[in-house]
Amino acid sequence: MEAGWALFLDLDGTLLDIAPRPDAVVVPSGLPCALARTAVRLGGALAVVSGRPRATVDSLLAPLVLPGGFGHGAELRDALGRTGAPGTVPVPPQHWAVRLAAFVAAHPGLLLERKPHGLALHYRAAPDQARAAKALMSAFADEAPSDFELLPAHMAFEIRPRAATKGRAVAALMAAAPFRGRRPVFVGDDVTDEDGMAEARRLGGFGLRVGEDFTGGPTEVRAWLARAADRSNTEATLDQP
Ligand SMILES: O=P(O)(O)OC[C@H]1O[C@H](O[C@H]2O[C@H](CO)[C@@H](O)[C@H](O)[C@H]2O)[C@H](O)[C@@H](O)[C@@H]1O
Repeated sequence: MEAGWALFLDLDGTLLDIAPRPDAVVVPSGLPCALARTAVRLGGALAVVSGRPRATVDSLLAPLVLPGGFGHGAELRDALGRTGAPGTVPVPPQHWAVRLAAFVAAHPGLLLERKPHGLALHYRAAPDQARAAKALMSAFADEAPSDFELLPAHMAFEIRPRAATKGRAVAALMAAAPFRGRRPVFVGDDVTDEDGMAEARRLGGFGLRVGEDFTGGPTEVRAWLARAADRSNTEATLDQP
């Protein structure tokens, strides 16, 4: 990691190990501190870019409050703590959540996650329901194809506003200090992270993939961050992953 980088970090599957349920993730005790110290090394140019809502990310990383893109980029927060959105971001119709709640009630093991701008239907505990879950979620997305799209995720299907992508979050953050002028590096593991990596490349940076560049998974990403955090601020460069 070089001192002139701007670092964009995915959360689930990158900083955090995958857990059986969204509310069962474990945040290692040293992680917020390592993120904070690395952010200082990078002059504040470190952001979290997650599919999770902003409030959930803040609660997981407390007391740390980082700039970032949340809800796959539907919610933004800059380095001054100002929150906003990438233009007008639609909210899923209420009747989708009602019908999904009924579907989940009838199919034990499925889990519905409601977010400010999206819905996630998790089938990790009921993998035999994957096909039915996909059919229902894609039917909803097809009701409003110009506003929403279906997103395959880790043992889940999500409905995401088309206006929200991790690439747009990277672009918005890179337009202002302390990110502007730096080389963006996006670290992620999932299909949604590809937008963020593509934008990083477009802006002269690159992407790093968990599973390829970090074969040891989130444990290796955290170790890499911890090494970055521990380096003296006078050192010009840090380890490559
Ligand atoms: O963009 P990310 O930070 O990687 O978030 C992607 C989604 O992560 C969460 O779901 C995934 O992680 C859960 C906890 O490990 C796991 O139980 C689930 O099966 C995964 O799909 C989160 O719940 C979603 O809202 C995020 O969009």
